Amino acid sequence: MNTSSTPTALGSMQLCFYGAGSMAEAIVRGLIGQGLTAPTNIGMLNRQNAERLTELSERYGVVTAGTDAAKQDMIRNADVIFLAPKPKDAAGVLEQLRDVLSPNQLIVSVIAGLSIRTIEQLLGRPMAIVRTMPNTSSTIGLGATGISYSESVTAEQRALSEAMFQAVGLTTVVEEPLLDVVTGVSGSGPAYIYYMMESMIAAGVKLGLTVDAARDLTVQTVLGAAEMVRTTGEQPADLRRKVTSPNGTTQAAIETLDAHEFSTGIERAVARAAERAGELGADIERSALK
Ligand SMILES: NC(=O)C1=CN([C@@H]2O[C@H](COP(=O)(O)OP(=O)(O)OC[C@H]3O[C@@H](n4cnc5c(N)ncnc54)[C@H](O)[C@@H]3O)[C@@H](O)[C@H]2O)C=CC1
Ligand SMILES: O=C(O)[C@@H]1CCC=N1
Repeated sequence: MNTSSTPTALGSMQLCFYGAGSMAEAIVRGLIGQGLTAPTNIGMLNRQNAERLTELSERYGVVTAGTDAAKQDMIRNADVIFLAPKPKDAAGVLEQLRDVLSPNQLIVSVIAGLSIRTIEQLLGRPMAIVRTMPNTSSTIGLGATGISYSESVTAEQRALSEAMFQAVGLTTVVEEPLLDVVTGVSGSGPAYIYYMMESMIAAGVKLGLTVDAARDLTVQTVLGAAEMVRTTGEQPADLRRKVTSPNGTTQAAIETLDAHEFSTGIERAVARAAERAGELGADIERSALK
């Protein structure tokens, strides 16, 4: 299959989201919004939150499964199963799936830290597994997703997976151990930017701006800065220098950030998130070996 035929192939497939939280919703909203598949091809299930499933069904027109029998049918009939529970629930979910899955189904995991090897251990056999690390910006088609494959994923399944995640943003295929680094940079990354925005808005308000003005100016500044890096192709450091007049306001601000070890803080945050992904994976692996 070539990439151009993939959306058509996807359009005839049944997708099942096992776990119906923020990340599952972000991907579903992106897939439907980008017209990659019809809502009726998408099934979603969770552990027990019927209200959440009703909300998703009303909002997107997706099919939901509440009873155990309906869940089993949805899983059995799916061509692609997205694993989207929290890491702490992953071992239980995979144990439930172990006797329900068939060899021709494609598994797509978004679970932080969970390795392909551990998924196969918990399922009791090798399968076609796509391990990914997306982010919530997939909701608006601006996601950034790292992807790795188990050995048995075919070229056709790779093209399909990449088309799904490209529909909701950009993708990069990496060696599996690097997915933890992707988690530190772009999986958790939106939260760092939101955190910075929270502080910029709060500071603006503290110094006299209205909340609306502080918010609008901050949002446009972040948007403009990201777009400048993307469209000019210039390095962030060069663009930063162009804002920073000698002895001016920006220099004073950057010196203040340096005094608070801004770069070190960000570097350590990314490294710690990557390390935490490894810890989450090791916890699940321990459950697998029990
Ligand atoms: N939120 C984010 O920005 C990102 C999250 N991820 C990964 O996505 C996964 C989900 O994260 P969120 O959507 O944020 O979590 P969430 O808590 O919003 O959603 C988890 C979902 O899994 C369901 N679930 C848990 N145990 C279950 C079971 N036994 N059977 C059926 N459903 C079950 C819950 O009911 C809930 O719908 C995590 O593994 C996380 O590492 C990956 C990239 C980004
Ligand atoms: O915080 C977490 O563990 C998940 C994985 C990446 C973003 N959110």
